[in-house]
Parts: sequence; C-alpha cells; structure tokens
Amino acid sequence: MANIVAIVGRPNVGKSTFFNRLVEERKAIEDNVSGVTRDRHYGHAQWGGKFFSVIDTGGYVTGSEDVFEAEIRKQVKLALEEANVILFVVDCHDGLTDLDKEFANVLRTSNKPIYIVANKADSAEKALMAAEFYSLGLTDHEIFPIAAVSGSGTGDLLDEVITHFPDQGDENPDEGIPKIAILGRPNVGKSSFLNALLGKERSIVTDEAGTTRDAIHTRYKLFGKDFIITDTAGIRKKAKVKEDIEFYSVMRSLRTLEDSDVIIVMVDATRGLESQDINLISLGIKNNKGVMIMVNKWDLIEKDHKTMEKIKKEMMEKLGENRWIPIIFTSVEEKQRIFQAIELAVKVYDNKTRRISTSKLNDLLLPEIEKYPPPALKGKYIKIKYITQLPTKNPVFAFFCNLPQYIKDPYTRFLENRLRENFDFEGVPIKITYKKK
Ligand SMILES: Nc1nc2c(ncn2[C@@H]2O[C@H](COP(=O)(O)OP(=O)(O)OP(=O)(O)O)[C@@H](O)[C@H]2O)c(=O)[nH]1
Ligand SMILES: Nc1nc2c(ncn2[C@@H]2O[C@H](COP(=O)(O)OP(=O)(O)OP(=O)(O)O)[C@@H](O)[C@H]2O)c(=O)[nH]1
Repeated sequence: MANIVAIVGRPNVGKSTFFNRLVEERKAIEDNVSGVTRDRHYGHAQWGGKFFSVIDTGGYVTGSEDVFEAEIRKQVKLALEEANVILFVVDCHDGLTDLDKEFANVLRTSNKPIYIVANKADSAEKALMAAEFYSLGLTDHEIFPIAAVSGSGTGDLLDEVITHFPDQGDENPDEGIPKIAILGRPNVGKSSFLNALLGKERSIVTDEAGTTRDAIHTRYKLFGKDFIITDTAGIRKKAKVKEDIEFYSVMRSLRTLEDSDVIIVMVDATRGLESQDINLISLGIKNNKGVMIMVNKWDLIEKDHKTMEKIKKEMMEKLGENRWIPIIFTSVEEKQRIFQAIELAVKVYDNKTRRISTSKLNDLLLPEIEKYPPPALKGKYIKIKYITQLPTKNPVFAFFCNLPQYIKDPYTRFLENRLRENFDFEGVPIKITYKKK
C-alpha cells in the first residue's frame, strides 16, 4: 500500500519549496539507479527507510488573492481522501492569518494525523513565532518550525511523520501477484471491462479495502491466472461531478498507478491514441510500470484483414522509442479478446520480474558489443568488459567499462535494442547504467 503525505496550506507559505525539498532528497539518492518521477504536484520521497509519495495540493487552489472556502474544501478534501498524513504549512513570517484559520476549520473535520509545519523559520528568533499556531488548537502534535529553503527542521518533522505509515511503502511491495491498473479517458469502457471480468466467472477471491479511501485491490482468479485489479472506486463516483472530472481523474490515475505493477491504458478504437493517452503512458514509464495498450470498441471499426496492422503501425509511430509497448484490440461489448488482454498484462508482469543470469547476458551481448563497440571519444577507446542485471525491482542493467562517462545516448539505445532482441521485455521499461571498472 502506498504511503502518501499531502501538503496543504494557503498560497505563498512555501508549499512547493517544501515539496521540492522532500522530493529532491530522494532524487539525489536514487538518480543513478532508477530515475525518479518528478512533476509539480506529485513526487516520491524517502525517510528513515520508508518510502512515500508527496502530493502538493497547492497548485489546485486557483487565484492566490481570492481563495474561497469552496476551493479550500476541495483542496483539503483531496488531501483527506488520499493521504495518510497531512502537513499543514503556515508561515512564521506572516504569522497566523484569517485564511490559515479557514484552512484549519476545514482540516478539523478530518481524523487523519495533521502536523502544522511552520515554514520560513530561518532563524531561532523566527522559530519562536511558530508557537502562535498552537492557538489554532488543531492538533495534539508538536508544531515543527522549518525552513524549506535550507531544509532545517525537516528531519525532526519526518521522524514523526513516518511513524504513521503502516509499512515501508511501495519500494518494497509483496512479490508475486501482478497488480493491474486499468486507466484511460472517460467512456473508453473501463467499467464495462471490470464488469465483464466480474460478471461472467464470478470468482473474485477478496475485495479488500484498507479504508474506503484507499485504493481497492480486487483479487481475481480467472482463466487460471491470479491477478489483482487496483482501483479507486470511491473517487470514480465523484468524477461524475462535472467540473471536477479532470481533477479527480488525474488523482485517481495517480493513486491506481502508484499501487500497480502493470497499467493497461485503454483507448477508444474510434479515436485512436490521443495526447492524454500518451501522457498516461509516459507517467507509467516514469514510474517504472509495465505498460500495455488495449484498443477497445474494436467492434465499431469497419475493417478488413489489414486494418489491425495498419492501426498498430500508426500507433507505433506515435510511441516513438517506446515501441516495446504491446497493443491488443478488444471488444468488451462482444467479449472479444478480454481473456487475452489479461493474459498479456500478466505476461508483461512476468517480463518485468525477469532475471537474466550474468553469464547468459555476457554470452549473448558481448559478441554484439565487440561487433559494434561504443565509438571512441577524444581518441580514447571505450571497452565494455561485462554486464550484469542489478537486483532491483525493475530491470536495470549495469555495463562495466573503462570510461562510463563517454558513452552517449545513441549507443545506449543500441544496447537497449540488443537486450530486447535477446530477451523478452515486452511492455517493460528497462534501464541501462554504466559503471567504472
Ligand atoms: N525566508 C524563507 N522563504 C521561503 C522559505 N520557503 C519558501 N520561501 C519563499 O516563499 C515564497 C513562496 O514559496 P512557494 O514555495 O512558491 O509557496 P507555495 O505555498 O507553493 O505557493 P503557491 O504556489 O502560491 O501555493 C517563495 O518566494 C519562496 O522562496 C523559507 O524557508 N524561508
Ligand atoms: N461498441 C462498444 N461499446 C462499448 C465497448 N466497451 C464499452 N462500451 C460502451 O461504452 C460506454 C462507456 O463504457 P464505460 O465502461 O462506462 O466506460 P468507462 O471508461 O468506465 O467510463 P468512465 O466511468 O466515464 O471513466 C458504455 O456505453 C459501454 O456500453 C465495446 O467494446 N464496444
């Protein structure tokens, strides 16, 4: 289960600075191994051996001068639903404001742990100002003065925050059963697909939800395969509220994606691969998820024996260097290839957990590298000596060589292609790193 921390607070108190600080530290640790997702509102962090995600809800409040209570409610509601812990950021510099009080009133309705983070405590003198926020009476926890710009005070805060996480977080999930998320634009047929899985064979094993606000993991045993579909049904209902569709569907995608191994990006055959679909695919890749595309409503397409190949080719072009993503054509309505879609998702999961022995890697790849060695740079020859797959959750291959810094992107792509030709990593992002030897 994902550990999630939400940052709330009025504009300009330093939420994004704080967010970046939390996420940067993890990034520094991880950068050379797995590459880490980072965007404005959502990122990964680590403290004390626990992994968690951080949502900066700040950007969702529009208009920094005129923040209406409805907006605050919307922001905070999101935090309450998604997070294990809420960090309410205030500003020591400005002291307690009316808007802070409004936020506090909304937060009071929650039963999740709340910490008041008194930011801009740049000096000991400023830190004393933090005491003022006790008058909110919002939380039994200590108030933590911090300075997001320098990071001072954040360690003490995080020591406390992580005590609320039930486990280590997503970096260390239970092995074995593939968790599959079905994502896609509204109306492509996601619910119909779930119902088709549910309806026919009626063999759900469990339907467990930690709390109503967590992602729901439904475990299936169908067609001889064990798998889990991750979903956030509670949020889905709210997506029916019109103006919030985009807002909630993004949050929903993040949460389901976070809790899954493989994402099925469902697209509408009559519309093709659209930019939103590409965004979901990129999000999956950045988060090291297995990815496949399910082109649904295939029954609505007028076709001959060449149509499928033609559409596949067009999609491949849009995928560019991510051509390793498999595409399957289905009709949920006519129950066409529904089983194969699940089978493919499970296969992608198997590929994702594939381990190649060092001897096999070297036997197959070193001769290819010998044929096409990395181009010499500044008159220096680059010699790759051996290759090994790192013991990571996602496929990462370390190439040991004399001058790692001299190898350029095109050669990395060459190596990735050779890896994919020799071993089945269909649907799986793979990473290549160079190490000095
Ligand atoms: N002195 C001081 N300034 C800070 C600190 N942290 C953030 N700031 C400044 O406060 C201002 C607002 O910071 P942001 O991180 O953009 O604030 P925010 O809460 O994300 O603002 P919105 O995006 O409007 O919601 C910036 O000028 C920051 O440089 C700090 O620890 N000390
Ligand atoms: N022709 C055809 N229609 C389909 C197919 N799959 C789903 N539909 C129809 O498409 C419509 C939308 O299906 P849903 O399952 O509600 O789509 P969804 O992706 O869950 O939609 P949201 O809940 O809005 O995200 C419904 O009218 C379905 O009956 C299919 O394979 N072929």
